[in-house]
Amino acid sequence: MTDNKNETISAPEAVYFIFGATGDLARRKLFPALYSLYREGKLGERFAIVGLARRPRTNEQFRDDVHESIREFCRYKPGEKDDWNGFVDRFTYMSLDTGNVEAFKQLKAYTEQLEASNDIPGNRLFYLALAPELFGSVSRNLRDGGMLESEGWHRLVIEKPFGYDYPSAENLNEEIRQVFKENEVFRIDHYLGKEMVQNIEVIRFANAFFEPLWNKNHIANIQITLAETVGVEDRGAYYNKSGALRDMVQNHMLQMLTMIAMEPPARLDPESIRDEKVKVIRSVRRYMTAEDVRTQIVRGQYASGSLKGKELKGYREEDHVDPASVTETFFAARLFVENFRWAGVPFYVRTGKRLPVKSTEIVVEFKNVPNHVLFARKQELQPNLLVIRVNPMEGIYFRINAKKPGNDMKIQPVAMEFCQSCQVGINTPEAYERLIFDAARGEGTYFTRWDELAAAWKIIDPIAAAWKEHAIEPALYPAGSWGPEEADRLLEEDGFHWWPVNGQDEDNVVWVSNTSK
Ligand SMILES: NC(=O)C1=CN([C@@H]2O[C@H](COP(=O)(O)OP(=O)(O)OC[C@H]3O[C@@H](n4cnc5c(N)ncnc54)[C@H](OP(=O)(O)O)[C@@H]3O)[C@@H](O)[C@H]2O)C=CC1
Ligand SMILES: O=C1O[C@H](COP(=O)(O)O)[C@@H](O)[C@H](O)[C@H]1O
Repeated sequence: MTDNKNETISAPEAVYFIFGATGDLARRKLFPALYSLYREGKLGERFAIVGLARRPRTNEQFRDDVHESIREFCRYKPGEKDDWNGFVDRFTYMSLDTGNVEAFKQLKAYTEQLEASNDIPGNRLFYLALAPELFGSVSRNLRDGGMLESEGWHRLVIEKPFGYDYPSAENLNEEIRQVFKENEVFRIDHYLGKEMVQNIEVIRFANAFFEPLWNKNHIANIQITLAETVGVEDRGAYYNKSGALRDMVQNHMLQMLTMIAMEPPARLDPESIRDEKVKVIRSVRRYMTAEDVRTQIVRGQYASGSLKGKELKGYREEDHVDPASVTETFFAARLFVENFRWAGVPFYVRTGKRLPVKSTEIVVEFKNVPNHVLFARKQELQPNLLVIRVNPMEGIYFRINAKKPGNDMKIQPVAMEFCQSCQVGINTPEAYERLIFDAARGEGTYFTRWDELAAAWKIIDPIAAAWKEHAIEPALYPAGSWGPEEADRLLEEDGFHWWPVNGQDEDNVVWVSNTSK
């Protein structure tokens, strides 16, 4: 690793252990991320990757799987440069059942040999792409099998979901913490690895014209939309237990909210940033009564419908889903961050599957100029907006009011855009690349600390309990629509509306962009 400005910073020499190496996450995200890091020189000269799962695989078969995954899902393609073998030869596979401590002892012997022959100094990163029920036993067996006895660091990267509710998350955390220290645990929320989510700090704290306005005096409301066109695909069995509340709100939505709402940290180090984030999550108003949950939250589930001319089934007809399921595939809420900065400012959040577009956007709607005294009699003024486009298009735009050229004092909204995707390509680099690289460097800023997670569950649990106890069932919405009408009413009650996402407002706005539109 070097921090010389002109050279690529690479991760320290290490062995990466991918538990769940035959699974979907490894195939779609982890192998491609490792290859991109390799292509950019970020894995350094000396590293090895060990794939682990129960099913038998030879090294050759495993390398073929890795090749296939990278060919299909990676932004770099194998063979574009003559470095493929230099990468794939680092991969080996060992069949291992996570419940079998003897297998971990064999893994230890194998690892020591691997480290000696590759001159790797005992740094070990364990990535658990496994069902969460296995996290505790893997941690114990890593310790009991001697895998933590090497010189060098040991880091555990774990996937979501981290628990099903606060008590189960706490149990899981206890199990892990019997083996690993908090600063050795890297809990993934892949939204924190997204370029534009990380950019929120810069937009907020490096711009003189936002910092003074970023509060209740100038901001009317904030809207966070995470819309997906996909349904539950082949994940019905998992999703039916989880629903949008646990799958998306407990983690990605609340994490984006904290990045928008947090106070400036004293320093840009992981603990200072996460200290500020946890204060925000603890300040989010908790909805404890059925009345609160009915009036502030919308629960929806997609029924059959159509999108771009394609007929789509309803959620209850999907594979592995109970035909009488009341699991929500859509969630919208009016949230409040109860502190001095944000008192009274609604944060509207919505997420759903089978919505009309794939788009994650954060809209900051500013308060209007006083009473529109100069212009209001003649025409309606539109509020100023700052829009942060997170996914799949990345960028920022402002909507401001400007004079329409001509003799009349006509006003038109103008969108001034920085389209990052247009410059560097869509979603580049992938969230998993950043996160694996950060974990390997021991950089924990964009991972969730236990106290953040605990506080998030304390927001989620009362909502789930109220739904269950008071039989609050999801409102059905046609697949391909924007969710139940109640989600629009949440904003209308306050005199607002959802701003169109994904550039769907283009016809009403004059665009000034860094690309030709
Ligand atoms: N897929 C995705 O896009 C996302 C996944 N996640 C999370 O990542 C984790 C993995 O998900 P995903 O890859 O989809 O799951 P899969 O079911 O596709 O893969 C599970 C993996 O675990 C292995 N495995 C299961 N039991 C054992 C065991 N006892 N010992 C050793 N290996 C075992 C399986 O291999 P084998 O059967 O050969 O043992 C397989 O490689 C989950 O926590 C999930 O919630 C999070 C976000 C997105
Ligand atoms: O964690 C998850 O995220 C994806 C959406 O992620 P994105 O980066 O494609 O926006 C979601 O589809 C999935 O249900 C959830 O588990």
